[in-house]
Amino acid sequence: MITISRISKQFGKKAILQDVSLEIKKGEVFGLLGPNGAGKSTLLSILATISQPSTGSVTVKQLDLVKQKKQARQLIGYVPQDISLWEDMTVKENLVFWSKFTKGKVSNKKLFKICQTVHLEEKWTEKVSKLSGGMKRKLNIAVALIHDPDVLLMDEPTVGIDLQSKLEINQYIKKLSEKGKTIVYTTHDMSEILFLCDRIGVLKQGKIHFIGTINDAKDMMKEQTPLQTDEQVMYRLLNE
Ligand SMILES: Nc1ncnc2c1ncn2[C@@H]1O[C@H](COP(=O)(O)OP(=O)(O)OP(=O)(O)O)[C@@H](O)[C@H]1O
Repeated sequence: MITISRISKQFGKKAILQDVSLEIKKGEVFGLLGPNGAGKSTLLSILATISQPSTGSVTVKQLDLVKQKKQARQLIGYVPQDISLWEDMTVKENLVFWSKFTKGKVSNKKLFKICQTVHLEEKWTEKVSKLSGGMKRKLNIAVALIHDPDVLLMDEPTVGIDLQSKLEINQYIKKLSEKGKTIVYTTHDMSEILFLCDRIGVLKQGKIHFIGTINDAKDMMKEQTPLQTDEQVMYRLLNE
């Protein structure tokens, strides 16, 4: 579904991503992990066509994200790390506003349905400024779903929200992947990684250090330390 081929990204003289290659399959939740500043958001912004790689290429369903950006954008939904909503507008007005950027008209009925999927229907006519942090996060996700994208890029979508909202969002993301959506997810939350991710990629200083399942990582480490918990394996992957 997503093929990242030997991309690098420079900001001035600084190399942020170096020779990153990755295949992400249809319907999987792929966890993009790594310490602060590793380059996760930079990679997601390239996948979201907001920024371009300095070298290398990325395709989504064989569409090149630079040369066929317009078509590719129809396939991609992006949940940015920072909430991008209009505080003075209601939930409905925000959804209507963002729906104007999609191809074709989206009916209010469909927008209300999207609102229901993230359990915000009771807030339909409420101003965003009156919503809690978790509700804003949910609406941020709903905006990315308006055009029913095949690929969902989520940059720490549950950061700073209460446990119940986090669990709800996690369950919802699982459902989306079961329906065949491909999800690239960044988080620093261990429980989310273990619950959600089919495979993970660990980025460190712009380079890929590991790609695989937790069990792959366990197998890799078992010579040195057998019988490790998933948490111990994750800890070692991220810290060594
Ligand atoms: N527009 C920019 N100009 C210059 N440097 C940038 C720019 N955007 C990001 N960087 C740098 O790129 C590096 C990677 O940043 P990025 O936000 O991709 O990391 P991250 O892995 O998402 O971190 P976090 O976990 O903190 O969100 C950082 O050193 C950051 O300062």
